[in-house]
Amino acid sequence: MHELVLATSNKGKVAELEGLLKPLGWQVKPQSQWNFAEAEETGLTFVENAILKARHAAQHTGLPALADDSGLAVAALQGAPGIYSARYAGPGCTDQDNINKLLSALKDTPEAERHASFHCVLAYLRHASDPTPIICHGRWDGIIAAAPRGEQGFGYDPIFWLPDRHCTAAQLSTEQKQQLSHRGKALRQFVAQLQASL
Ligand SMILES: O=c1nc[nH]c2c1ncn2[C@H]1C[C@H](O)[C@@H](COP(=O)(O)OP(=O)(O)OP(=O)(O)O)O1
Ligand SMILES: [Mg+2]
Repeated sequence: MHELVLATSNKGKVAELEGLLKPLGWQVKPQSQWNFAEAEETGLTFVENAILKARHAAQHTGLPALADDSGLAVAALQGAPGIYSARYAGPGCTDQDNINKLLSALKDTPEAERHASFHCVLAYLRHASDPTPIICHGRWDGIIAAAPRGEQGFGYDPIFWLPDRHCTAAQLSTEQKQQLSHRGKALRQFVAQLQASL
């Protein structure tokens, strides 16, 4: 059976990552079970930050580690907030603060120019000095809504409008989001690659 640490402090991510990995019989442990400080996200790409977070957790736990660095790229803002999505509204900000800041940045942007994409990069290190990590990238396209809708999910989900579903990501069930999302796509690639490498 695989044992791994989920190198994230985000409860929404933990729920989504566990939802796919636990049914495979894998023993997944959130890093909150240990008492170490979060990794500093000093990279300039999702890939770099995902590796930094996974390496940090592998160092502190001695276990294989899976990290997720993710965010929202808004075309009208030249890809912002991107890797800065979690800290968009400043240090210690909430999801609601980030949503408010993004909606005000786009207040004069018409619907036709509100395209955005979620990105999720997963990095898996078998140990802290693993020279060949597994890296997977999933993408999900949508539109930034004019106002929040829905209660499910986390982060920017209430303003991520899915034109072909006529709802936001926060109005999807957990299973529907897993099927469509950047994280679901990256996770399915990861499971396939890890199983192929065993
Ligand atoms: O499915 C998603 N639905 C809505 N929002 C999302 C999603 N996926 C990422 N996001 C947003 C949340 C956060 O603003 C940023 C991730 O930032 P990111 O640094 O990777 O995660 P984090 O700081 O929350 O936890 P941690 O670094 O411990 O994994 O993108
Ligand atoms: Mg973070």
